[in-house]
This record gives sequence, structure tokens and C-alpha cells, in this order.
Amino acid sequence: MEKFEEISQTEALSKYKHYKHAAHAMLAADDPGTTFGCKRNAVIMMQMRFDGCIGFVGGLIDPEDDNPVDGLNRECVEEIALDLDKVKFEKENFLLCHIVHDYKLVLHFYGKKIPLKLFYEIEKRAVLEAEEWGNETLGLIRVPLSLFEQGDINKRFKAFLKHNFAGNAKRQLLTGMKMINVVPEDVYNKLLQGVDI
Ligand SMILES: O=c1[nH]cnc2c1ncn2[C@H]1C[C@H](O)[C@@H](COP(=O)(O)OP(=O)(O)O)O1
Repeated sequence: MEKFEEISQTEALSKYKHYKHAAHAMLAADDPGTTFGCKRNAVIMMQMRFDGCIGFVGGLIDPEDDNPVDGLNRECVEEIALDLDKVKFEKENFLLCHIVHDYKLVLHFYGKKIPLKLFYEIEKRAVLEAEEWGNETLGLIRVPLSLFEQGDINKRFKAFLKHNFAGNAKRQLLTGMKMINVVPEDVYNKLLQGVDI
């Protein structure tokens, strides 16, 4: 079983520089819309990967990169044709770092919120322009964040979490959405009812 340990990014980039490093990122936006009468709250972008798992955009970075965020931006251009003049990940968008010693792998995670209009533009551009579309990236997915008003209120989100996730993407999702306040705290707590982080 893979064991993901949280580690500071500084330690990961010094002591474990010789490991493989990957960087992935969460893009999110507030969404005032409704789906079958339920408020959507927000959208988070994930992708269906070539291996059938769900993950975030990003990938392995070159050892020559000064900082993982440079490799991340390059992967975002390849996978979703991200227009870096409009949205670019910066060092300040760093959220979490995990290490898996068995695989000599470090996973850096970033996240930021953007306006909904821009989120939609990124989705459309990815299909038309991304070099890796249909290859590494089989499709973009919006994480369902709507709640029912009664009963099994977080049924949709819990069903989503039953998919297979790449690496520690599920943990990145649950932790990252809290760190960048993707939804208000009360909505976050309801979404996570009965969910193990
Ligand atoms: O979204 C993710 N979150 C955490 N770890 C992930 C995610 N997606 C993949 N991974 C893991 C799986 C692999 O061990 C490495 C490298 O990932 P990948 O994106 O496949 O890298 P390349 O596209 O091959 O450069 O991270």
C-alpha cells in the first residue's frame, strides 16, 4: 500500500531532490448556478486520465526546473492548453507536499480560485487546443459540490469520491478545497459528512 507522508516543500526540494517530483493543481471557481434545484456552490476542475483514474492537471517535472511551479505551468499548457497570460500558477499558490519513499516520489500540490467565466474558457480551449487532449487527458471533469436539502445531503459528492484517483489526488482534493475556501465552511462540513480524509 502506498504511504503518502506530508513533508515541507523546502525539505522535499533539498533532502529529496534526487527523487522524482510531480506537481498537480486545482483550479476552482464560485458557481451560483443550480443543478436539478440544488445550488452547485462551486466548480473544481479535475481530469479523466489516460489510465482511467481521476486526477488533477499536472505531471512529472524536469529536475532542471528551478521550482516545481515552472514544470506545473508547462504541464498545464500541454494537458489543457492553459493560456498563461490569463492564468498562471505562482509559488504563492502552493498548498501541500507529500512524499512516497517506496516510489522515491514527491507530489507537490497547488491551487487557486479564478472567475467562473475564465474557468469555462479554459474548459473549451482544452478540447480545441491541448496537445495532450485525447492522449494523456481524456476529458475534464467538474467535481459535484451540490447538496440536497434533506436526507443523504452529500450523496453526489460521496458517489464521486468512490472513483479511482491517481496518487493522492483524493486527499489533495479534500484538503485543498478547504485550504483555498472553495466553498463556505458550513458547506464544506456538510460535503464531508461521513467522508474519511
Ligand atoms: O492529481 C494527482 N494528484 C496526485 N498524484 C497524482 C495525480 N495525478 C497523477 N499522480 C501521480 C501518479 C504518478 O505517480 C505521478 C506522475 O503523474 P502523471 O500526471 O501521470 O505524470 P506525467 O503526465 O506522466 O508526467 O503522480
